[in-house]
Amino acid sequence: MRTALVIGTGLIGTSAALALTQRGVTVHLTDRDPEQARTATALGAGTDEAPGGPVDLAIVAAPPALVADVLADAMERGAARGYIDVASVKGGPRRELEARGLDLSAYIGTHPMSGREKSGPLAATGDLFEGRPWVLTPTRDTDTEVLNLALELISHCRAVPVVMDADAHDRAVALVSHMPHLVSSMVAARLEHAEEAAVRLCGQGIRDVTRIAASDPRMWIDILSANPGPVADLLTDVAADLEETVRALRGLQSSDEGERRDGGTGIASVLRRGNAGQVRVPGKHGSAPRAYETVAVLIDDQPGQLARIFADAGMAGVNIEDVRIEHATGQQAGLVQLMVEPKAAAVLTAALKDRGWAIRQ
Ligand SMILES: NC(=O)c1ccc[n+]([C@@H]2O[C@H](COP(=O)([O-])OP(=O)(O)OC[C@H]3O[C@@H](n4cnc5c(N)ncnc54)[C@H](O)[C@@H]3O)[C@@H](O)[C@H]2O)c1
Ligand SMILES: O=C(O)C(=O)C[C@]1(C(=O)O)C=C[C@@H](O)C=C1
Repeated sequence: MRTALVIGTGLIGTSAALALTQRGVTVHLTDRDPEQARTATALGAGTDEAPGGPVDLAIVAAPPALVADVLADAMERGAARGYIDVASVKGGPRRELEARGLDLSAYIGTHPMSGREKSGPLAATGDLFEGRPWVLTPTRDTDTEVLNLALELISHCRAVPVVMDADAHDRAVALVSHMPHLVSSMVAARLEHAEEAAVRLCGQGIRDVTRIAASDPRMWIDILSANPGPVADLLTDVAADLEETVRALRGLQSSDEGERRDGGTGIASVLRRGNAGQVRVPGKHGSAPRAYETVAVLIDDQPGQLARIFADAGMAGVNIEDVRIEHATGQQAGLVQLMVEPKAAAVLTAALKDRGWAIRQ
C-alpha cells in the first residue's frame, strides 16, 4: 500500500494514520470537522490535503451511525481501490450498504479490538493496536486485492487479524465489550451522588472497573443501538446473577444458621465462577494469560520518574511486560506497578533498591 485516505480523524482514525505514516504510507486525512484533520496533521499523522486521485485504501473511522453514509459517499466518488470501516458493530452498516444496492466487492467491515475512553486525535497513538485482535468480516464476494490491503493495514498497525462473520462478531462483542461497558457505567453511576468521604477512598479496584465509563455517551448510544438484542440477552443473565447474589447476601444477614450457610455457598459460587471466567481473558498479544510478578515502586509525581525507572530496569537487563500507575488521592505521589517474568522480579527489586528507589510490597 502506498496511499491511504482516513475519513474521520478522531482517536481510531488518527491512530491508524500515525501507524501507516510511520511505515512510509502517504496518508490523506479528512474529517467533517476540519479542525480535527488539522490537529491530526499537526501530530504527524499525514496531510490534510486532498489526494490527487484514488488512493489504495480508504479507512472510514466516523461514528457507527454515519459509517454507511460516509462509505457510500466515498465509493460513489471512486475515492479508493479498497474501502474499510472500523466501527464497533458490523452487521448493521453492511445491511445498510446492501440496501443501497452498492457493489460491495471492494468493501470489508473491520473492527480493531483496541481503544480508549478518550475521543479525538489528541488521544491517538501509533501503537494503539499493537498485539490486539483486529476483526475482518469479508464475504465470498470480497476482492482478494482489497482483503490484502486490509491485511497490510493490520500488519502495519502490528495488530492480529481475526476473520469472522459480521453477525457472529456482533454477538461476540456484545459479550466482551458492549455488556461490560454498560455494567461499568452502572457501577460508576453509584458514585454520582455518593458522599465525598466515600469517594475519596477510591482505590485501584474501582478505577479498573469504571475506566471505560468515562467514554463518550454519543458514540456508545450509536454502538448499543446497533446491537441491542444480544446485549439485552446478556444483561438478563447478569440480572439473574445479581438477584441470586442479593438473595445470598440477605441470607448472610439472617439470624438463621441454615440461611447463613446457604448465603455463604451462594456468594462463594459467584466468586468462583468469576475466577473461572477471568482466567480465560487472553494475555498480551492474544496469548494465553501469563502470570507475571509485580514489583511496586513508590515515586514522586515529578517529570522524568518513569523514564528513570525504565532506564534502570533496562540496565538491570529486565524486560517490563506491563505497567500500571496508581495515583494516591490528594498526594503528589504514585505507586508504579512493574509486571515482570517471575524469575526477573528479584533481580529488578535488587537493582531498583540499589539505585535508591522505594520498593513497596
Ligand atoms: N473508541 C474506541 O475505543 C473504538 C475502538 C474501536 C473502534 N471504534 C470505532 O471507531 C470509530 C471512530 O471512533 P473514535 O473513538 O475514533 O471516535 P472519535 O469521536 O474520536 O472520532 C470520530 C471522528 O469522526 C468525525 N466525523 C463525524 N462525522 C463524520 C463524517 N460524516 N465524515 C467524516 N468525519 C466525521 C468526527 O468529527 C470525529 O473527529 C467508531 O465507528 C467506533 O465505533 C472505536
Ligand atoms: O477503552 C478500551 O480500553 C477499549 O479497548 C475499548 C473497546 C473495548 O470494549 O474493548 C471499546 C469499544 C471498541 O469497539 C473496541 C474497544
